[in-house]
Amino acid sequence: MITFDSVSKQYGSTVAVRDLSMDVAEGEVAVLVGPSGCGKTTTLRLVNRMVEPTAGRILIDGSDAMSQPTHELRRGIGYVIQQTGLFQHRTVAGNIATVPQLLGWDKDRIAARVDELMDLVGLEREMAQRYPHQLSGGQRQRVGVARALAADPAIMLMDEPFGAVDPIVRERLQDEFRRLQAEVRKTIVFVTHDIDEAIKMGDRIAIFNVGGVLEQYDTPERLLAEPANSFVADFLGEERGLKRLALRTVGDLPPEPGATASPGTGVDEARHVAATAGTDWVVIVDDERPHGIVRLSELNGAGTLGAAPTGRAPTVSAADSLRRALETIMTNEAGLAVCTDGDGRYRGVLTAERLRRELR
Ligand SMILES: Nc1ncnc2c1ncn2[C@@H]1O[C@H](COP(=O)(O)OP(=O)(O)OP(=O)(O)O)[C@@H](O)[C@H]1O
Repeated sequence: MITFDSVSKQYGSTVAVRDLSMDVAEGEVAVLVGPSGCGKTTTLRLVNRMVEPTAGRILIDGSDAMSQPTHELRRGIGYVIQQTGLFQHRTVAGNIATVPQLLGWDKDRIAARVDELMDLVGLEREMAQRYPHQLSGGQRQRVGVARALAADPAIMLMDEPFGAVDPIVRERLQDEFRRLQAEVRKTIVFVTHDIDEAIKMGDRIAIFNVGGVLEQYDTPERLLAEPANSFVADFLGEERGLKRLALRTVGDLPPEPGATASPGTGVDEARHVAATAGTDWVVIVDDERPHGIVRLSELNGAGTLGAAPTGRAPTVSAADSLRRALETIMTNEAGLAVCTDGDGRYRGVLTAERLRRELR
């Protein structure tokens, strides 16, 4: 969809982008990340020709961006910057309607589109007549995204779009953006200097170094598993293993069967089941759902499991991250996480050893 073909940009003796070749696939989010001055914003602006290359070509859907008139090119490209980008003298509705008005849409079509977009980005309709200064930082950011989406461009360029809001609002906007992107599937180039944001938002991440050098362009999973060099490894920061676990869900990993028994099972029989599975812990499963967990060596005498004092099963469900599973494993006595599917049915157990094998 977007191809950088040996692109360089020089300002006098400063090389902002150095011989860059990379592809951004249709419907994917490519995040550009790296230290200050490494050429992220310049790279982004090369796409809509706010900056023109010194050498090389940028192809959009196979055709050279330089061969199109800029106004035509930009019609197909939404652009979102930090909240300062809104027109202060225009209402929320007016801001969102900017591009449709330029394109000469009729009033009804514009009004319908504004309503649709406000719903899409999670803005109350009653905010339509407010001005930017009457909104919170997070709300302003949503208006910026809605404005960029207004004419349904195939490409979105986002330059630190969540940079100016506090960490809690930022996290919410990131979550909303992911939900939105799953729906609209735009081809997005996204600039940030925050590696955690990059890992969370990107289908692919381009890590740049000063001097406009692209060090590695890969999926978050592969970057974390196989950083190309020490610069990339340092930039990814501590706890690469934990970050990898955060990217994957419990549902991605087939659990081990674990030792299970029903509440009516006798303690002796449960001991046998546990011994066969090489554990001292049995998950009590009733009607396919985990009801508790019990340590057999602590049970005196016979009887059934249903009559024994049991603890709550340390459960994680399919949508939880593997990092959450690890947290669960590390903070309960049994040293395991009981996995359920989306409907709460028992699927098996995960252990620290299983996660360790997975990371290797
Ligand atoms: N218009 C310009 N004229 C001269 N030099 C420029 C211009 N724009 C950018 N540069 C230089 O090009 C380099 C890359 O700048 P760019 O803004 O792309 O970096 P960045 O990675 O986005 O930085 P930051 O994270 O600080 O925003 C920097 O050294 C910058 O000073």
